[in-house]
Amino acid sequence: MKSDLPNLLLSYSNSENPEEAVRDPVAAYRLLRQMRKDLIYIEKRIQPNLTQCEEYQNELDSKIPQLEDLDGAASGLIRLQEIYKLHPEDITKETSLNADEAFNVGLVAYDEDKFQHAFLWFLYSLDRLRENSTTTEEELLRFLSYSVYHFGSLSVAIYFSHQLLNLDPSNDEARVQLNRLLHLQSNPDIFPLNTESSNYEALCRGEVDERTSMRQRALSCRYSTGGGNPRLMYAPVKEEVEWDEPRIIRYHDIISDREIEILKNISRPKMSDVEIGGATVFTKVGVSVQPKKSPLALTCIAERYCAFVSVKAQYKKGVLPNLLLSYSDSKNPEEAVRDPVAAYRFLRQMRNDFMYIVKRIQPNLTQCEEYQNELDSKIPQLEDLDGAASGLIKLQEIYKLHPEDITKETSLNADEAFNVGLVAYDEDKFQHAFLWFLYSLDRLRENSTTTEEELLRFLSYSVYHFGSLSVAIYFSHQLLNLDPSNDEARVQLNRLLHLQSNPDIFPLNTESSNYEALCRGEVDERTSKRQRALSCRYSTGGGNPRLMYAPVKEEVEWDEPRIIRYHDIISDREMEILKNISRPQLSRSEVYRSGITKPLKLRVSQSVFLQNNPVEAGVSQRIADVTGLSMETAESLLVQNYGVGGAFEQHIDALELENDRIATFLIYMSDVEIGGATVFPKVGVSVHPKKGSAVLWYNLHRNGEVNWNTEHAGCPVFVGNKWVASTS
Ligand SMILES: O=C(O)CCC(=O)C(=O)O
Ligand SMILES: [Fe+2]
Repeated sequence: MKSDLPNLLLSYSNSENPEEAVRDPVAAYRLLRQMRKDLIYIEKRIQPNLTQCEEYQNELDSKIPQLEDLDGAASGLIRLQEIYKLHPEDITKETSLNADEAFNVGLVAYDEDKFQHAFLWFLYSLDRLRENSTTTEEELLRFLSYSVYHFGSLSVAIYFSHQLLNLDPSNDEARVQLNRLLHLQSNPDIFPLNTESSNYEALCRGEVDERTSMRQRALSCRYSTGGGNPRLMYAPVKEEVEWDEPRIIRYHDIISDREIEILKNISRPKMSDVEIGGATVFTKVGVSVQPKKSPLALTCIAERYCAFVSVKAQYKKGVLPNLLLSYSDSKNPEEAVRDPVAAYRFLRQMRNDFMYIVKRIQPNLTQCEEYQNELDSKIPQLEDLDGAASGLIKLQEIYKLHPEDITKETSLNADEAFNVGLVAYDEDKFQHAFLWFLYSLDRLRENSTTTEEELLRFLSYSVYHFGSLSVAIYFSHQLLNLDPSNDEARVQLNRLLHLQSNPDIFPLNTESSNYEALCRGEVDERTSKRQRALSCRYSTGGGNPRLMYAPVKEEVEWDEPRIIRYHDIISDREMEILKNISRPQLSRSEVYRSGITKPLKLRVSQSVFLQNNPVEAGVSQRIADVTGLSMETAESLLVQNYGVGGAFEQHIDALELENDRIATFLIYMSDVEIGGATVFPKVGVSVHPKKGSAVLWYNLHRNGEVNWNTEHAGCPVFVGNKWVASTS
């Protein structure tokens, strides 16, 4: 993520639920802002020549969230603050804003004559002013002075005017303003302060409620059968009188959770109503009924914002379907691509969206060429897509999964499945290819680009390759039935029929390595008998003073080679810091092979060597204390991240060089939902990641020879994300 288009990609996610993505109002605002910035960025980059690209630019323009949308979101924020009496600090608890964002919110409040709120946002912005802020201290001081003047605090306005003049004594406008304020001060003019708030707002805050205990007592609560309605006789409804005049009755549990979900799902695409704060308010009598479910369901934060949501709903149906919908405020790209199918779809979608934009705004290749090249370099490449498909297939092989199993969380459509099949076919994985083609056939729809002919052809080819001639013939027949004029199909069918009369047996590759079986959890030599001999104890590292008062829990995972697990060796905080430091520096991991290191297919992960970092130093010290090994010859800490499908195939850590890696200390910095075990195929042991724990083994025998039994592998991550830190 070092490119200069960092946020566009990061802010993408596969969230299908727009409500989730804009759950909190600050996040919604940020999201809009970010979206606008990103789209404008793209537009600027690819549209050099206005005359050439004008019509395309107009088209894109119509899709970029307008400034009004942004201001609408800001306005929604301010409205929430008013109603719920929130300071900027309160409302930004979940998502904080930077100085520029806060300044903009302040300006919107200022424009709406909400000077107290404007003032608070300007202050908030001032606190967050940084080197790289576009907002200047001068601007802020000026607006602070103006806004506080408007709500009548002259002395504070004078204070900020003074500050502004101190900052820039040559600022004539500031001088004039200061003199005006000083003049006003000597002629006391009282500005009314608008502190009253409506009954409606107070009710929303829950400040007033006329239901005194006395009156409440008169109200009743009972089980009702709807006056003997047979459908309610066996399931009476709990009925509560919330108010007597007008009569407001609350029915409890009137609708099941399942029904609620269904209704929401049906309604979501058609929603137009605004819901603020989620409370239904009866202003006249002074009663507020708080909904029992999600008292603060901030579905829409402003009418403008709601308008935007409905615009998004239109996009869903229309021209730019997924680009906007797939945006979300997810800060954690790992979360977004948790499951392998989602990861694949995500990449595919991203590519499609980009391609769409590129096609639409780049009419004249000669004019826009260089810009197009620039954009091209940012679009996920076909190789990336195929890589993701290849990862899917690898997972299927190792975990023995059918397409149906692997698409339980996220299903693929016919075209997507066909592409995965083609990748499998290219890799000579014909059984998997066959299964994907079948899956695709099942999902063929009117609007699929993949055709039934193509699928039948590939079904026949792939099944032929793994030796099932009769099935290949069956599909060839089908193809010919569909299109009797297809000569290629006729030739193929004849070839197959000929082969059938000369039985040729094709070997079926069904064997899998011990490594794969271990990853699946099929074998583990740790029988209960052998396990009993293994031990668990608290260790002080042989009397190390640093461990005397905080001994380490040590568990022997295997005896020969000795594999020891240490529990709670690193704190959550330390792990977070290590991950955060590493994240921006990660790059594709490499493998050492005869003198050089290079990226190889056998190791699919990202990593970085951390050095000269206080957390890393502390962790290294702890490793030394626990193992009793000197860290002087050790390598710096290698932080490694495996995404879905990421793995490290069998290898030994020893390099067979001088000063070889005596031991490996492997710290697990995450739990992995499914997959991701460290397995030792020679001895049949698998060790599961447990966040905060570490394992230690010796790569060398005492005599310095390599212990080949320490050969090990990191199994592919199936669901989740795996972080480890290791040192050898
Ligand atoms: O990730 C794992 O489980 C194993 C890592 C490993 O073998 C290594 O980094 O050398
Ligand atoms: Fe290793």
